[in-house]
Amino acid sequence: MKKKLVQVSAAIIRNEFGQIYLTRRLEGQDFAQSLEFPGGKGNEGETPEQTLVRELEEEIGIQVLSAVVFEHFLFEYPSKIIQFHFYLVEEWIGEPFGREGQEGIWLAQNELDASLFPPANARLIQRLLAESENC
Ligand SMILES: Nc1nc2c([nH]c(=O)n2[C@H]2C[C@H](O)[C@@H](COP(=O)(O)OP(=O)(O)OP(=O)(O)O)O2)c(=O)[nH]1
Ligand SMILES: [Mg+2]
Repeated sequence: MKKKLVQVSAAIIRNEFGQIYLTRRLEGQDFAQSLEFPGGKGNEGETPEQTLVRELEEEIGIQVLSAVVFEHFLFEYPSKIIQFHFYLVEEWIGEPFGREGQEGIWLAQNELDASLFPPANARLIQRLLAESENC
């Protein structure tokens, strides 16, 4: 059977101290307990950027003021293919918190650890680690 193609937008939310805001996926979700960049699936008719803005409001209660494309890529999971749209968000209104009861943490960019994230994130985290060495 042909795998479903799912659109997902997610954010690298970075503050002035070079820390990134991450959430922990909830029990009952796929990749439960993994860390993730906040975000989620697109709805019919949304652009990836509209999805990002909606998901960040729903999941962590912030209003995005600017989002810059960081990377788009496809990743194949056993049951689906995800088209990821990752954005760098450095301007927003509000203090992020897990609105759906999920844990939220600020982590220094150079302390990211790919083993704590779903497999799709590995290359992206490598890039963030490499770029943190230049800071
Ligand atoms: N948000 C997010 N999802 C990720 C990351 N890495 C990764 O493999 N994923 C996967 C997990 C899910 O299969 C999919 C994202 O869907 P989601 O569960 O966040 O979707 P959603 O917020 O719309 O939630 P739901 O309504 O389906 O419960 O992408 C990541 O860094 N952030
Ligand atoms: Mg989500």
